Amino acid sequence: MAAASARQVNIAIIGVGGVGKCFLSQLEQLASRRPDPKLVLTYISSSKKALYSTDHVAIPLAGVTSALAASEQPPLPLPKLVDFLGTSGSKTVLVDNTSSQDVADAYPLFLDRGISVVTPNKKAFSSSYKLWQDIFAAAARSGAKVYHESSVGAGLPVISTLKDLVETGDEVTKIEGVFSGTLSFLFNSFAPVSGGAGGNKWSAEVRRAKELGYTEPDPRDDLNGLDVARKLTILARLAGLPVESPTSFPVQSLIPKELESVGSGDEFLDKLPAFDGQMEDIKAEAEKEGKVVRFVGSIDVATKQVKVGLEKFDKSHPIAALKGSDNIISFYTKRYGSNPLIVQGAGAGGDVTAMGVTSDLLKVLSQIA
Ligand SMILES: NC(=O)C1=CN([C@@H]2O[C@H](COP(=O)(O)OP(=O)(O)OC[C@H]3O[C@@H](n4cnc5c(N)ncnc54)[C@H](OP(=O)(O)O)[C@@H]3O)[C@@H](O)[C@H]2O)C=CC1
Ligand SMILES: N[C@@H](CC=O)C(=O)O
Ligand code: NA
Repeated sequence: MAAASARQVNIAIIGVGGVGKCFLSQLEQLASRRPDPKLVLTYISSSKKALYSTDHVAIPLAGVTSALAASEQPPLPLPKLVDFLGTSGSKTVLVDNTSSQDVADAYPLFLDRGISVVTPNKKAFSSSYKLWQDIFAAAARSGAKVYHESSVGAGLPVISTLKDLVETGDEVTKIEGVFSGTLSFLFNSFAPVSGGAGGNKWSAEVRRAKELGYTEPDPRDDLNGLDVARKLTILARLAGLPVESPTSFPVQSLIPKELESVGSGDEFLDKLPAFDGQMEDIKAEAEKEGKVVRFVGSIDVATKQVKVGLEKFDKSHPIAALKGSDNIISFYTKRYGSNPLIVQGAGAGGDVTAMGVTSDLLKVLSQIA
């Protein structure tokens, strides 16, 4: 008897950086572990190169990054990519592993064509409220799915937890914590609870955070608080607050005034050591009170207040005691009362972020295949 042929789902990937490479390796394992549905890579691109064929022939996952690096095909313009993926005849999932606003702005086009989207990119869900509405309206129209767990807390179950709380009828009153893997790592190593002598230079730690793959492509997007503001915008919207944008509430920036107009991220990193004294002063002021300083955010749902910035903590506080790139996110709700539901763990890094993307892909597959 002939074996039943496996169902097929096409996968298109944009972005093959730190997260993208880890995702590719998880996808390769997934495809070999689970033959049904058959996962077929039909398009992959970085910002300058792409691999695809007009007849949607499968691109082998083994060695795909080298093949992409050697390719002479430029990426398809986004509206053409929508047409290319929309005419394959198979269900398709777009995996956006970039931090591109242009790609994010095109999600409604992909979703309207029935192409599902999974992504760690925060831009689509934290830019204008209109884009947020357009994305979910397009998904509702076509039945395509959209998942973005890694846009907050990397692979930690932050978005799924919040959705579960809301969808089961709990009332979320407050969300607070440490939402940046980069800033957690920076403060945990620059201002450890063990005291000033153990701390390293701020600018050197910023470089290390970039090398470890924790920062945004441009680390200024972490230091200016915008990355955390984007995450809070996403969570506030999911909790029912129609926050207009990540710049519509107070956000404290750690970029020295003198470096605000520096041209590139690299030039910024080169000039940052001259301003280490500013961060030393902030650390010393907290130490005088026997405290440590940490970068936190909060959403007060009742008063509709969202804020992002530095706060001082007693050394015994759970936020002061975080390690590495850990995030800690506390959900205060009617059901949980005064003891919040807490999610804690690594909040940045290629593998843990890709895990959130891969698990989102599995959720989509379970619904479309
Ligand atoms: N790193 C982390 O710990 C976490 C990251 N994220 C999010 O994951 C995403 C990826 O982060 P990360 O991998 O660290 O970033 P990288 O800078 O390492 O990689 C980004 C990739 O996107 C590509 N790219 C950028 N713009 C475009 C475009 N317009 N079209 C096609 N490709 C493009 C880049 O191409 P090229 O190589 O040609 O420049 C690169 O391959 C970001 O949205 C980030 O916010 C979320 C949670 C944690
Ligand atoms: N740059 C971000 C990456 C994850 O969202 C961070 O440091 O948290
Ligand atoms: Na997450």
